[in-house]
Amino acid sequence: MSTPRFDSGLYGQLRQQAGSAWQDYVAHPFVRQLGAGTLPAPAFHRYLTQDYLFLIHFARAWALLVSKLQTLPEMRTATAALNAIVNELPLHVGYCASWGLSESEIAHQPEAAETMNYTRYVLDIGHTGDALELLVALMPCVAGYAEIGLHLLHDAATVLENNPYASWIRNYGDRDYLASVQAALNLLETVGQQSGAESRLTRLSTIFTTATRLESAFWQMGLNAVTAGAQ
Ligand SMILES: Cc1ncc(CN)c(N)n1
Repeated sequence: MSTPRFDSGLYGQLRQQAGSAWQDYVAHPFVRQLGAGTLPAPAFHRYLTQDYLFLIHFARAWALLVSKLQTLPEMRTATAALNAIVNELPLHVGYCASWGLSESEIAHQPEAAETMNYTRYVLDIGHTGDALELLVALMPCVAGYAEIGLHLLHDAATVLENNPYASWIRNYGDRDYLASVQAALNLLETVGQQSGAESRLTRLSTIFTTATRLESAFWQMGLNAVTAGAQ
């Protein structure tokens, strides 16, 4: 499988229009410290436990998208993306088990404002908008992590040996994950053409950039746990 292209088509346009918000997300200090293996453990802990809750809401959002699509091939692709989200969860459960946290404990933790803000924003777009708007709101999550995973895997500054976050990095640069991202990018092109994306770029760009900013806030939530713990 070839590596997904992040700079072409409708996705490439939205990514470019996100401007500095995109770089703030994919090159966030949390990401750089993760790659170097220097991220403080409480930051990763906070991020990963909240991400478990995040993924459950995002699986719901993909399910909502399935209900809005027109054709069986499109529904199959969105169902595969939903499954890819659910298949991320064992990574989280495995890390949490190594910290002595059970799945039930992470499932019942209070939800952070950053988790609520992001997931409910996307679900709200899904309930008020059409399939294209919802898919655009979902794309920074899906494709952004592939871009981050690939970058970390090939960046000279990344340390994989003895890096406690190596399995996280490998997970998002993995072939299966990248194949599901390519399928989601193709779905965006198809739905975009069907739904007149070119004449709706201003609104679509606002949605994409808002979701991108909410991604950055999610990383920042992890880093904030370190300063909160130090007080
Ligand atoms: C916050 C967030 N964004 C994206 C992903 C990758 N699906 C994730 N696990 N968490």
